[in-house]
Amino acid sequence: MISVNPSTNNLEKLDLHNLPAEQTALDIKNLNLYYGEDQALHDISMRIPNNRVTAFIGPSGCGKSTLLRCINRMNDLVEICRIDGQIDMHGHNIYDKNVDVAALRRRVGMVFQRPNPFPKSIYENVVYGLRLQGVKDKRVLDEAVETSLRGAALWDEVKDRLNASAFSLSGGQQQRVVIARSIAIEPEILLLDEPTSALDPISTLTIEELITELKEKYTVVIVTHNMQQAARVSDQTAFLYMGKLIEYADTDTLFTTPSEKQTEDYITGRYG
Ligand SMILES: Nc1ncnc2c1ncn2[C@@H]1O[C@H](COP(=O)(O)OP(=O)(O)OP(=O)(O)O)[C@@H](O)[C@H]1O
Repeated sequence: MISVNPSTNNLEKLDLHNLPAEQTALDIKNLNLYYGEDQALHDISMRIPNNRVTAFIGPSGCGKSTLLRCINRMNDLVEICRIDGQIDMHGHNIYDKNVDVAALRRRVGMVFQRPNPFPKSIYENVVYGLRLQGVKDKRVLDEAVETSLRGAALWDEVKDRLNASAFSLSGGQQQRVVIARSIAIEPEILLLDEPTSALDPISTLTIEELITELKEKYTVVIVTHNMQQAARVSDQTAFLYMGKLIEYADTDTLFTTPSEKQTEDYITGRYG
């Protein structure tokens, strides 16, 4: 039996299929994606609410990471990738020709499976994006370091060694440095692609608690192959299978009374 995140029980249940515009962070409309001749996503439509955690689950190769990478246009970097359909972020299609992709990626931060701090100090990792934006004022940078490290639940562990290399930290701490680096530039959306799969159980728990806190300020979308994790951290869950969105519901409903047979088979371990 999968137990569901108790923090979601206090949240108002949303009607995901009729989510009003003011509660919608992302409106994915009839999205199809092809890698060369192979279609990896089929006609995906869903609305992702503001300030909640949305999980994408499904068996390996079902398209979870591909869908996540559409949200900050990371798939633009894949030459053979072609997309039709659209994703509206607060009413504007991120695939419009005139969208500044670098600006989009500042609004949509991403954290990957393996912690990838830069070979720099903890401090310099966190201020990296701000320095790129031209921020030089030491007071502003110092403040951003403290706020971001606090936001990533790491401040108390590293405040006395901000000049140490980020590589001197444990894997779980490195992942939180990466999260601090992402939130330092104040994105609206955070994409997490299996953020704990390279971590030990204690670090995983710390990151999971952090994810629950992050939604107060950010819209969080997480890919996980771990159903228990989706149940623990997310407010709504999308189940994908072979590139199709099979079911999208609040996490409680999806894991206790799924409406699709394929979802039920997956969550009861019959395949995947
Ligand atoms: N860069 C790429 N070029 C070609 N095909 C790709 C590329 N990335 C993914 N694919 C294909 O797209 C499909 C979906 O892959 P994706 O990585 O999105 O799945 P996933 O559900 O995230 O899998 P996993 O849980 O194993 O990470 C797979 O068939 C995969 O082989």
